[in-house]
Amino acid sequence: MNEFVVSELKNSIAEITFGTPKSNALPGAILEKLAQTILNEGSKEEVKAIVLKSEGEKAFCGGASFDELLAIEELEASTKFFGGFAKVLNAMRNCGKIVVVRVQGKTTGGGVGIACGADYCFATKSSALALTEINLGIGPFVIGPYVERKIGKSQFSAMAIDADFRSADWAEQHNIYHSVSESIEEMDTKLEKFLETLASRSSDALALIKKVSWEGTDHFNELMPDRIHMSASLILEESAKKNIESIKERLRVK
Ligand SMILES: CC(C)(COP(=O)([O-])OP(=O)(O)OC[C@H]1O[C@@H](n2cnc3c(N)ncnc32)[C@H](O)[C@@H]1OP(=O)(O)O)[C@@H](O)C(=O)NCCC(=O)NCCSC(=O)/C=C/C[N+](C)(C)C
Repeated sequence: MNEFVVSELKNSIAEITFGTPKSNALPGAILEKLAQTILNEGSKEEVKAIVLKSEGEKAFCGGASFDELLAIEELEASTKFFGGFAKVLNAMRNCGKIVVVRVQGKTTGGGVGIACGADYCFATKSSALALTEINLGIGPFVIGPYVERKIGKSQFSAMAIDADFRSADWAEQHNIYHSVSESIEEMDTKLEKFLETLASRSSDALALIKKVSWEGTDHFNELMPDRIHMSASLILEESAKKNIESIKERLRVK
């Protein structure tokens, strides 16, 4: 599978799908394209809502691409890369349309950020999630405000410190997921019905719901440069590269 972002308009809903061969982990080019596609679709009058999904039946998103992180050698490149996550979340927040996220499997790091950037999130029972950044020697700084908005500061810091997986049921109890299904088929049936209803709603009412839901988040813009710098500088440490190589090896032999 090549890396891709595609979008398709179905019954007034823009369906955006991204995919990469390694657990839908995200390289910089895909982050840029994803952010731009969300903004483009959000600006179209005929689009009532956006549904964001990833390819395949396994992981929803493995977060930042290890290969891209390993290739980064200087601050300018790492700042651009981590800034890509900020752009995607910012696009979800500011695109003017309700963003529904479909999580079919495990999600980590930046992928948790995408689930938390949703206005409404569908998931399956197998969609456990973890903030694994500390395993690499970085932290969930850029996605932090979005995760905190859903689960609160205490749960956010616990997830960031222990890097352990939480279950889909836990994520539902903590306001990240709004619907958890036993299987992908069941989730898709529920999602289809939900989108059909959404498409029949007033565009003006949906736009206002979006607006009030994100009230009080304007300061995220001011937080981002510092947050991006935290990860961007930590990833340049030699220990971060060693950590990534050992995680890759652990995943290869598991
Ligand atoms: C839970 C994961 C993602 C998926 O588990 P699985 O059981 O479905 O698949 P498996 O572990 O067998 O992995 C399949 C292959 O995918 C490769 N992989 C996984 N994640 C990545 C990645 N991030 N980059 C590149 N490749 C990845 C894995 O090595 C396997 O390849 P091979 O078949 O061995 O060749 C599970 O894979 C997992 O836990 N992965 C680690 C996830 C992780 O730690 N991600 C980085 C988080 S840091 C981050 O996202 C930072 C974001 C920046 N910011 C904070 C600014 C948002």
